[in-house]
Amino acid sequence: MSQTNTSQTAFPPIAFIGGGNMASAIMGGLIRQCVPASNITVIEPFEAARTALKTNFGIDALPAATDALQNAQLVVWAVKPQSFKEAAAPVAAYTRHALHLSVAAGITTDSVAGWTGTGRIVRAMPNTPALVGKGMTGLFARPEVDAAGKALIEALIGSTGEFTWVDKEEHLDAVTALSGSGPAYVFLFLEAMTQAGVDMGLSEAQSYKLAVATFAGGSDLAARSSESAEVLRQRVTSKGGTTYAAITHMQEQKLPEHFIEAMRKAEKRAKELAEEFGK
Ligand SMILES: NC(=O)C1=CN([C@@H]2O[C@H](COP(=O)(O)OP(=O)(O)OC[C@H]3O[C@@H](n4cnc5c(N)ncnc54)[C@H](OP(=O)(O)O)[C@@H]3O)[C@@H](O)[C@H]2O)C=CC1
Ligand SMILES: O=C(O)[C@@H]1CCC=N1
Repeated sequence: MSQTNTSQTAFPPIAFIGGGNMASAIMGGLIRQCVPASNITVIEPFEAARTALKTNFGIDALPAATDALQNAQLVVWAVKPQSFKEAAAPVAAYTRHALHLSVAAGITTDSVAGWTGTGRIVRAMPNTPALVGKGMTGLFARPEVDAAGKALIEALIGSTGEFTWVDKEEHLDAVTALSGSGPAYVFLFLEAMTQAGVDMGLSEAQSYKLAVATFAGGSDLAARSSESAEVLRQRVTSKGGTTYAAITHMQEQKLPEHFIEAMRKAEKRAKELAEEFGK
Protein backbone atom coordinates (compact mmCIF):
# COMPACT_ATOMS: atom_id res chain seq x y z
CA MET A 1 0.00 0.00 0.00
CA SER A 2 1.32 3.39 -0.90
CA GLN A 3 0.74 7.04 -0.46
CA THR A 4 2.53 9.53 -2.66
CA ASN A 5 3.88 12.85 -1.47
CA THR A 6 2.57 14.95 -4.32
CA SER A 7 3.80 18.33 -3.16
CA GLN A 8 6.59 18.32 -5.78
CA THR A 9 4.45 17.04 -8.65
CA ALA A 10 3.86 19.38 -11.58
CA PHE A 11 0.61 18.16 -13.08
CA PRO A 12 0.01 18.54 -16.82
CA PRO A 13 -3.36 19.83 -18.08
CA ILE A 14 -6.04 17.34 -16.97
CA ALA A 15 -9.53 16.77 -18.37
CA PHE A 16 -12.38 15.16 -16.46
CA ILE A 17 -15.24 13.58 -18.37
CA GLY A 18 -18.06 13.70 -15.84
CA GLY A 19 -17.94 16.11 -12.93
CA GLY A 20 -19.99 14.31 -10.26
CA ASN A 21 -19.09 12.73 -6.91
CA MET A 22 -15.95 10.82 -7.81
CA ALA A 23 -14.54 13.45 -10.16
CA SER A 24 -15.05 16.05 -7.41
CA ALA A 25 -13.24 13.89 -4.89
CA ILE A 26 -10.21 13.64 -7.20
CA MET A 27 -10.38 17.33 -8.16
CA GLY A 28 -10.45 18.17 -4.45
CA GLY A 29 -7.15 16.31 -4.06
CA LEU A 30 -5.64 18.28 -6.93
CA ILE A 31 -6.84 21.62 -5.59
CA ARG A 32 -5.34 20.68 -2.19
CA GLN A 33 -2.05 20.22 -4.08
CA CYS A 34 -2.43 23.82 -5.34
CA VAL A 35 -3.11 22.74 -8.94
CA PRO A 36 -4.73 25.84 -10.52
CA ALA A 37 -8.33 25.48 -11.71
CA SER A 38 -7.13 26.71 -15.14
CA ASN A 39 -5.22 23.39 -15.46
CA ILE A 40 -8.45 21.40 -15.24
CA THR A 41 -11.05 21.02 -18.00
CA VAL A 42 -14.33 19.34 -17.10
CA ILE A 43 -17.05 18.10 -19.43
CA GLU A 44 -20.28 17.87 -17.44
CA PRO A 45 -23.76 18.11 -19.06
CA PHE A 46 -25.65 18.44 -15.77
CA GLU A 47 -26.05 22.15 -14.97
CA ALA A 48 -26.34 21.72 -11.20
CA ALA A 49 -23.08 19.74 -11.19
CA ARG A 50 -21.37 22.51 -13.21
CA THR A 51 -22.57 25.08 -10.69
CA ALA A 52 -21.19 22.97 -7.83
CA LEU A 53 -17.80 22.72 -9.57
CA LYS A 54 -17.71 26.51 -9.93
CA THR A 55 -18.68 27.05 -6.29
CA ASN A 56 -16.39 24.41 -4.81
CA PHE A 57 -13.33 24.67 -7.03
CA GLY A 58 -13.71 27.78 -9.23
CA ILE A 59 -13.82 25.51 -12.28
CA ASP A 60 -15.87 26.57 -15.34
CA ALA A 61 -17.05 23.18 -16.59
CA LEU A 62 -18.16 22.80 -20.21
CA PRO A 63 -21.53 21.21 -21.04
CA ALA A 64 -20.12 19.23 -24.00
CA ALA A 65 -16.82 18.16 -25.54
CA THR A 66 -14.86 20.85 -27.42
CA ASP A 67 -11.35 21.16 -28.87
CA ALA A 68 -10.29 22.55 -25.46
CA LEU A 69 -9.75 18.85 -24.66
CA GLN A 70 -6.78 18.74 -27.03
CA ASN A 71 -4.55 20.31 -24.34
CA ALA A 72 -5.18 17.55 -21.84
CA GLN A 73 -2.29 15.14 -21.21
CA LEU A 74 -4.40 13.12 -18.80
CA VAL A 75 -8.10 12.32 -19.23
CA VAL A 76 -10.04 11.10 -16.18
CA TRP A 77 -13.22 9.20 -17.00
CA ALA A 78 -15.67 9.66 -14.12
CA VAL A 79 -19.00 8.89 -15.77
CA LYS A 80 -21.35 6.04 -14.88
CA PRO A 81 -20.64 2.74 -16.64
CA GLN A 82 -24.05 3.16 -18.33
CA SER A 83 -22.95 6.52 -19.88
CA PHE A 84 -19.32 5.72 -20.72
CA LYS A 85 -19.64 4.69 -24.36
CA GLU A 86 -21.92 7.61 -25.20
CA ALA A 87 -19.66 10.06 -23.35
CA ALA A 88 -16.56 8.77 -25.17
CA ALA A 89 -17.89 9.26 -28.70
CA PRO A 90 -17.48 13.09 -28.87
CA VAL A 91 -14.31 13.12 -26.74
CA ALA A 92 -12.15 10.46 -28.41
CA ALA A 93 -11.03 12.49 -31.44
CA TYR A 94 -9.46 15.12 -29.18
CA THR A 95 -7.71 12.86 -26.68
CA ARG A 96 -5.95 9.96 -28.50
CA HIS A 97 -2.55 11.39 -27.53
CA ALA A 98 -3.39 11.45 -23.80
CA LEU A 99 -3.04 9.03 -20.90
CA HIS A 100 -6.47 7.85 -19.74
CA LEU A 101 -7.66 7.01 -16.24
CA SER A 102 -11.06 5.35 -15.81
CA VAL A 103 -12.82 5.04 -12.44
CA ALA A 104 -15.94 3.38 -13.87
CA ALA A 105 -16.97 0.21 -12.05
CA GLY A 106 -16.73 -2.94 -14.12
CA ILE A 107 -15.86 -1.38 -17.48
CA THR A 108 -12.71 -3.08 -18.78
CA THR A 109 -9.72 -1.34 -20.30
CA ASP A 110 -10.39 -3.27 -23.54
CA SER A 111 -13.73 -1.45 -23.78
CA VAL A 112 -12.11 1.89 -22.95
CA ALA A 113 -9.38 1.27 -25.54
CA GLY A 114 -12.03 0.56 -28.17
CA TRP A 115 -13.91 3.76 -27.37
CA THR A 116 -10.91 6.10 -26.96
CA GLY A 117 -8.61 4.73 -29.69
CA THR A 118 -5.63 4.31 -27.36
CA GLY A 119 -4.33 1.61 -25.03
CA ARG A 120 -2.60 4.06 -22.66
CA ILE A 121 -5.14 3.37 -19.94
CA VAL A 122 -5.07 2.95 -16.19
CA ARG A 123 -8.22 1.63 -14.54
CA ALA A 124 -8.87 2.68 -10.97
CA MET A 125 -11.35 1.88 -8.24
CA PRO A 126 -11.33 4.70 -5.70
CA ASN A 127 -13.78 5.29 -2.85
CA THR A 128 -15.61 8.29 -1.42
CA PRO A 129 -13.34 8.87 1.62
CA ALA A 130 -11.14 10.41 -1.10
CA LEU A 131 -13.32 13.47 -0.45
CA VAL A 132 -11.48 13.97 2.85
CA GLY A 133 -8.07 12.72 1.69
CA LYS A 134 -8.63 9.26 3.22
CA GLY A 135 -9.42 7.37 0.04
CA MET A 136 -8.28 3.85 -0.84
CA THR A 137 -7.83 3.14 -4.54
CA GLY A 138 -7.00 -0.02 -6.48
CA LEU A 139 -5.09 0.59 -9.72
CA PHE A 140 -4.42 -1.52 -12.81
CA ALA A 141 -2.24 -0.39 -15.74
CA ARG A 142 -2.21 -1.80 -19.24
CA PRO A 143 1.25 -2.65 -20.62
CA GLU A 144 1.09 0.44 -22.88
CA VAL A 145 1.40 2.69 -19.80
CA ASP A 146 5.05 3.55 -19.08
CA ALA A 147 6.71 4.34 -15.73
CA ALA A 148 6.15 8.08 -16.17
CA GLY A 149 2.46 7.46 -16.80
CA LYS A 150 2.18 5.31 -13.68
CA ALA A 151 4.02 7.94 -11.64
CA LEU A 152 1.56 10.60 -12.83
CA ILE A 153 -1.39 8.43 -11.82
CA GLU A 154 0.21 7.75 -8.43
CA ALA A 155 0.62 11.50 -7.90
CA LEU A 156 -3.00 12.15 -8.86
CA ILE A 157 -4.52 9.34 -6.81
CA GLY A 158 -1.99 9.83 -3.99
CA SER A 159 -3.50 13.29 -3.50
CA THR A 160 -6.75 11.58 -2.41
CA GLY A 161 -5.30 8.99 -0.01
CA GLU A 162 -3.70 5.57 -0.36
CA PHE A 163 -3.51 3.26 -3.37
CA THR A 164 -2.44 -0.25 -4.31
CA TRP A 165 -1.64 -1.70 -7.76
CA VAL A 166 -3.15 -5.03 -8.84
CA ASP A 167 -1.51 -7.27 -11.45
CA LYS A 168 -4.69 -8.73 -12.91
CA GLU A 169 -7.44 -6.46 -14.18
CA GLU A 170 -10.17 -8.81 -12.91
CA HIS A 171 -8.95 -8.15 -9.36
CA LEU A 172 -10.34 -4.64 -9.68
CA ASP A 173 -13.82 -6.18 -9.47
CA ALA A 174 -12.81 -7.59 -6.07
CA VAL A 175 -11.43 -4.17 -5.07
CA THR A 176 -14.76 -2.67 -6.16
CA ALA A 177 -16.69 -5.10 -3.94
CA LEU A 178 -14.36 -4.48 -1.02
CA SER A 179 -13.16 -0.87 -0.80
CA GLY A 180 -15.10 0.75 -3.68
CA SER A 181 -18.52 -0.16 -2.32
CA GLY A 182 -17.13 -0.63 1.20
CA PRO A 183 -17.91 2.83 2.60
CA ALA A 184 -21.60 2.03 2.08
CA TYR A 185 -21.22 -1.08 4.25
CA VAL A 186 -19.63 1.05 6.96
CA PHE A 187 -22.47 3.57 6.75
CA LEU A 188 -25.06 0.76 6.94
CA PHE A 189 -23.42 -0.50 10.13
CA LEU A 190 -23.32 3.07 11.46
CA GLU A 191 -27.06 3.37 10.81
CA ALA A 192 -27.79 0.09 12.59
CA MET A 193 -25.49 0.84 15.55
CA THR A 194 -27.00 4.30 15.92
CA GLN A 195 -30.52 2.87 15.83
CA ALA A 196 -29.60 0.30 18.47
CA GLY A 197 -28.21 3.08 20.69
CA VAL A 198 -31.44 5.04 20.31
CA ASP A 199 -33.46 1.90 21.11
CA MET A 200 -31.43 1.56 24.31
CA GLY A 201 -32.23 5.13 25.35
CA LEU A 202 -29.34 7.25 24.02
CA SER A 203 -29.95 10.35 21.95
CA GLU A 204 -29.45 9.92 18.21
CA ALA A 205 -26.61 12.45 18.15
CA GLN A 206 -24.77 10.79 21.01
CA SER A 207 -25.37 7.33 19.59
CA TYR A 208 -24.06 8.37 16.15
CA LYS A 209 -20.99 9.97 17.71
CA LEU A 210 -20.23 6.77 19.63
CA ALA A 211 -20.68 4.65 16.49
CA VAL A 212 -18.53 6.85 14.23
CA ALA A 213 -15.76 7.09 16.83
CA THR A 214 -15.84 3.31 17.30
CA PHE A 215 -15.32 2.68 13.56
CA ALA A 216 -12.57 5.29 13.35
CA GLY A 217 -10.84 4.02 16.50
CA GLY A 218 -11.19 0.36 15.57
CA SER A 219 -9.80 1.00 12.09
CA ASP A 220 -6.91 3.05 13.44
CA LEU A 221 -6.06 0.36 15.99
CA ALA A 222 -6.11 -2.32 13.27
CA ALA A 223 -3.94 -0.17 10.97
CA ARG A 224 -1.33 0.44 13.68
CA SER A 225 -1.36 -3.05 15.20
CA SER A 226 0.79 -5.97 14.07
CA GLU A 227 -1.96 -8.32 15.25
CA SER A 228 -4.76 -9.73 13.11
CA ALA A 229 -8.34 -8.48 13.22
CA GLU A 230 -9.28 -11.84 14.75
CA VAL A 231 -6.88 -11.35 17.67
CA LEU A 232 -8.02 -7.75 18.16
CA ARG A 233 -11.62 -8.98 18.22
CA GLN A 234 -10.79 -11.66 20.77
CA ARG A 235 -9.21 -8.98 23.02
CA VAL A 236 -12.58 -7.21 23.21
CA THR A 237 -14.52 -10.43 23.73
CA SER A 238 -14.40 -11.49 27.37
CA LYS A 239 -15.70 -15.02 27.79
CA GLY A 240 -19.27 -14.83 29.02
CA GLY A 241 -19.28 -11.04 28.72
CA THR A 242 -21.26 -8.50 26.69
CA THR A 243 -19.27 -8.69 23.43
CA TYR A 244 -19.43 -12.47 23.57
CA ALA A 245 -23.23 -12.25 23.72
CA ALA A 246 -23.33 -9.99 20.66
CA ILE A 247 -20.72 -11.83 18.58
CA THR A 248 -22.23 -15.23 19.38
CA HIS A 249 -25.59 -14.00 18.09
CA MET A 250 -23.98 -12.61 14.92
CA GLN A 251 -22.19 -15.91 14.30
CA GLU A 252 -25.33 -17.97 14.96
CA GLN A 253 -27.14 -15.76 12.44
CA LYS A 254 -24.25 -16.36 9.99
CA LEU A 255 -23.60 -12.64 9.66
CA PRO A 256 -20.00 -13.11 8.40
CA GLU A 257 -21.17 -15.63 5.79
CA HIS A 258 -23.98 -13.31 4.65
CA PHE A 259 -21.55 -10.42 4.50
CA ILE A 260 -19.13 -12.38 2.33
CA GLU A 261 -22.01 -13.47 0.10
CA ALA A 262 -23.14 -9.84 -0.26
CA MET A 263 -19.68 -8.76 -1.35
CA ARG A 264 -19.60 -11.51 -3.96
CA LYS A 265 -22.85 -10.02 -5.31
CA ALA A 266 -21.05 -6.69 -5.72
CA GLU A 267 -18.18 -8.41 -7.54
CA LYS A 268 -20.68 -10.20 -9.80
CA ARG A 269 -22.46 -6.92 -10.53
CA ALA A 270 -19.15 -5.35 -11.63
CA LYS A 271 -18.76 -8.14 -14.18
CA GLU A 272 -22.37 -7.70 -15.30
CA LEU A 273 -21.79 -3.96 -15.82
CA ALA A 274 -18.90 -4.85 -18.14
CA GLU A 275 -21.16 -7.23 -20.07
CA GLU A 276 -24.13 -4.85 -20.24
CA PHE A 277 -22.38 -1.57 -20.94
CA GLY A 278 -18.91 -2.47 -22.23
CA LYS A 279 -19.83 -3.37 -25.78
N1 LIG B 1 -19.61 6.96 -6.02
C1 LIG B 1 -18.69 6.09 -5.63
O1 LIG B 1 -18.56 5.75 -4.45
C2 LIG B 1 -17.77 5.52 -6.64
C3 LIG B 1 -17.99 5.64 -7.98
N2 LIG B 1 -17.12 5.08 -8.88
C4 LIG B 1 -17.36 5.22 -10.31
O2 LIG B 1 -17.26 6.58 -10.62
C5 LIG B 1 -18.07 6.84 -11.75
C6 LIG B 1 -18.87 8.09 -11.48
O3 LIG B 1 -19.67 7.85 -10.34
P1 LIG B 1 -20.22 9.06 -9.47
O4 LIG B 1 -19.22 10.16 -9.44
O5 LIG B 1 -20.72 8.49 -8.20
O6 LIG B 1 -21.46 9.48 -10.39
P2 LIG B 1 -22.13 10.90 -10.60
O7 LIG B 1 -23.48 10.65 -11.18
O8 LIG B 1 -22.01 11.73 -9.36
O9 LIG B 1 -21.20 11.58 -11.71
C7 LIG B 1 -21.23 11.26 -13.07
C8 LIG B 1 -21.45 12.54 -13.81
O10 LIG B 1 -21.22 12.32 -15.20
C9 LIG B 1 -22.17 13.07 -15.89
N3 LIG B 1 -22.35 12.63 -17.27
C10 LIG B 1 -23.34 11.85 -17.81
N4 LIG B 1 -23.17 11.72 -19.13
C11 LIG B 1 -22.05 12.41 -19.45
C12 LIG B 1 -21.39 12.68 -20.67
N5 LIG B 1 -21.84 12.19 -21.82
N6 LIG B 1 -20.26 13.44 -20.65
C13 LIG B 1 -19.81 13.93 -19.48
N7 LIG B 1 -20.42 13.74 -18.29
C14 LIG B 1 -21.53 12.99 -18.28
C15 LIG B 1 -23.41 12.91 -15.08
O11 LIG B 1 -24.39 13.87 -15.43
P3 LIG B 1 -25.94 13.46 -15.33
O12 LIG B 1 -26.25 13.38 -13.87
O13 LIG B 1 -26.64 14.56 -16.04
O14 LIG B 1 -26.08 12.12 -16.02
C16 LIG B 1 -22.89 13.07 -13.67
O15 LIG B 1 -22.87 14.41 -13.25
C17 LIG B 1 -18.94 5.62 -12.00
O16 LIG B 1 -18.48 4.96 -13.14
C18 LIG B 1 -18.73 4.77 -10.75
O17 LIG B 1 -18.73 3.40 -11.07
C19 LIG B 1 -15.98 4.46 -8.49
C20 LIG B 1 -15.71 4.32 -7.17
C21 LIG B 1 -16.58 4.78 -6.13
O1 LIG C 1 -22.01 1.35 -6.60
C1 LIG C 1 -21.27 1.50 -7.57
O2 LIG C 1 -21.51 0.93 -8.64
C2 LIG C 1 -20.06 2.40 -7.44
C3 LIG C 1 -18.78 1.63 -7.62
C4 LIG C 1 -18.22 1.47 -6.24
C5 LIG C 1 -18.98 2.40 -5.44
N1 LIG C 1 -19.96 2.93 -6.11
